[in-house]
Amino acid sequence: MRPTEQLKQSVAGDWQAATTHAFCRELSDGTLPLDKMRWYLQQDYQFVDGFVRLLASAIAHAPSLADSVPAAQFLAIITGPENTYFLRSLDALGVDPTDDLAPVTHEFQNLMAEAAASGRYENMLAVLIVAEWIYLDWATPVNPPAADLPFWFAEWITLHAGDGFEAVVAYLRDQLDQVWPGLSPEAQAEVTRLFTRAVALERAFFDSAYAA
Ligand SMILES: Cc1ncc(CN)c(N)n1
Repeated sequence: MRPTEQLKQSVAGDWQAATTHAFCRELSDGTLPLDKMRWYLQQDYQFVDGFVRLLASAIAHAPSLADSVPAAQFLAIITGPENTYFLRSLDALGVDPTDDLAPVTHEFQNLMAEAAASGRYENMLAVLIVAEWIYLDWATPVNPPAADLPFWFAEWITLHAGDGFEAVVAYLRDQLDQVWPGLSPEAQAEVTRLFTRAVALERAFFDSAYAA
């Protein structure tokens, strides 16, 4: 079995809870209360700050230019269309930008910073894979979104589903699957710890948004 599949199966409970979360279900059917979406966007835009730094670190640590190109192209999507999505959604929903981090956002920022500061490519990949694969898993069954969904719901789905995004997740998984056999047992344990923690935080992030 692929190492990344094994990692996913080792956290099946949290994975299932995150990808079938009421937050995601209500977002896709258009019934999610807007205050929950406002909380989510406000906090997630700050998550994206740490995510961009982590992705840039992974680009810097990729073993070759060829290994880095898909990540660099994905970085352009995050800082381009996804950033614009946030700015338009925050504006349309009347959300004030803030520096206030909810506890779960703070914990996620710390995890991403820890993975980046480790200087270890596999640790960076572990957190990046979780962040994108969980979103691919929840968004794919609800893509394409209903035609009458407001853009702040519909585009959050289309940004995380479809051929291009599937290729991003496949690439990230391939990168980790390739380096995994060459890792020491200690390094594999560290990847597993970061992967496990990231999945728990993805679940907690949806829990916090839904509780808002
Ligand atoms: C918390 C979280 N995790 C993942 C993603 C996927 N881009 C996100 N926007 N926010």
